[in-house]
Amino acid sequence: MDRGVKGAGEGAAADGAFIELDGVEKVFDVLRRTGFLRRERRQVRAVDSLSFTVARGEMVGYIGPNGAGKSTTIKMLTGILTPSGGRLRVAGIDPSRERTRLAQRIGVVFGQRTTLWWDLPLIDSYRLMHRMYRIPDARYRENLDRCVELLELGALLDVPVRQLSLGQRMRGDIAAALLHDPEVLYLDEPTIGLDVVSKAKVREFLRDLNAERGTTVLLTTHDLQDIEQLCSRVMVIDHGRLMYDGALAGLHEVGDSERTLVVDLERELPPIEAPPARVVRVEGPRQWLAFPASGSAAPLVARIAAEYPLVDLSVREPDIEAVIAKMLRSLGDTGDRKDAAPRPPSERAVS
Ligand SMILES: Nc1ncnc2c1ncn2[C@@H]1O[C@H](COP(=O)(O)OP(=O)(O)OP(=O)(O)O)[C@@H](O)[C@H]1O
Repeated sequence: MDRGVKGAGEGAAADGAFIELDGVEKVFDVLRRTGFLRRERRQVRAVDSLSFTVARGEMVGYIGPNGAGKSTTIKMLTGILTPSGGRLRVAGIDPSRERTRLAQRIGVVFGQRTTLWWDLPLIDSYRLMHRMYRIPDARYRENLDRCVELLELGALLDVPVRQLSLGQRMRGDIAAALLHDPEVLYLDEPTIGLDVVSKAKVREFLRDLNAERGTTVLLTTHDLQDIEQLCSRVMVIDHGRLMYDGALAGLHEVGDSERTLVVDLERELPPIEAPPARVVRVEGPRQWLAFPASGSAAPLVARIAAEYPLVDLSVREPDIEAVIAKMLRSLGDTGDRKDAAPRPPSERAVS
């Protein structure tokens, strides 16, 4: 485990580790145009001495600011990219050396891209995967039926993928990643752009999958509720290094982040007094109270309900970027990564 990693070790299990990274590095050589015919070669260290283990059956959130190295890690875990250094194993397999063998055991969902055939009806993509992965017929039918039922895909099977809504397409992609019974599922932004109902469906499905089949899940997301509802462990990466490894509550503590309780009272009243919560905004009978995100909202709600004429209330979570930025600041890092910006077209990878 990295030196200086806050919360290191919580939730990690070295015994029976299913995913293992030991001092993994990925350095990209990049050519940057500096004049009409001039090119300057520079190196981008996307992943830097990264070490962690994930036990079989764990569901782990993998988060960090833009350009932190999350996608590069996932690409190395699938064998798409070869590490520049260190040791990496998934199910005992070196992904970049045995990518085809590993493909039988992993599933990948990229929220921003589809692995489905755009012009074909959904069911035809599944039939092609049946052949590509050489899934035994009975197993294919069983997995397809299960996914169709739980992800509510029945009415969509004959619809060309290009005609599906984002939420429908995402559910279609998740099913596609699971037809061959992978032991580990990498999910990159699986709820991005989905409405509240679709998000809830996807999360419920993933929870059941993990509970019933023991599928190991590594989840990259910008939605804190994905982590909150699915992962008992979260890893934060920045500048390619592991900065935090532990429970979400611990992450809130390190970053000192706050949730907001929005309270509707029967009438306009002076600011509510309920320390440690503090009123940060008042608009007529509505008041906003900030309180530590690491604690439970229940005692605060009970107290306000007992002492004030309450009509309605809701709790708002801090957004994930704010939590990460606060945590990194508390570790003396601004989280402001200079090479995090999208690469300009004049730069091109040469390895
Ligand atoms: N093929 C490549 N060639 C050169 N540099 C790359 C390449 N892929 C990624 N990088 C650089 O490596 C760093 C990490 O990128 P990566 O895509 O892994 O970040 P990320 O955490 O997934 O970010 P985001 O949340 O924005 O998707 C960035 O500085 C990025 O510009």
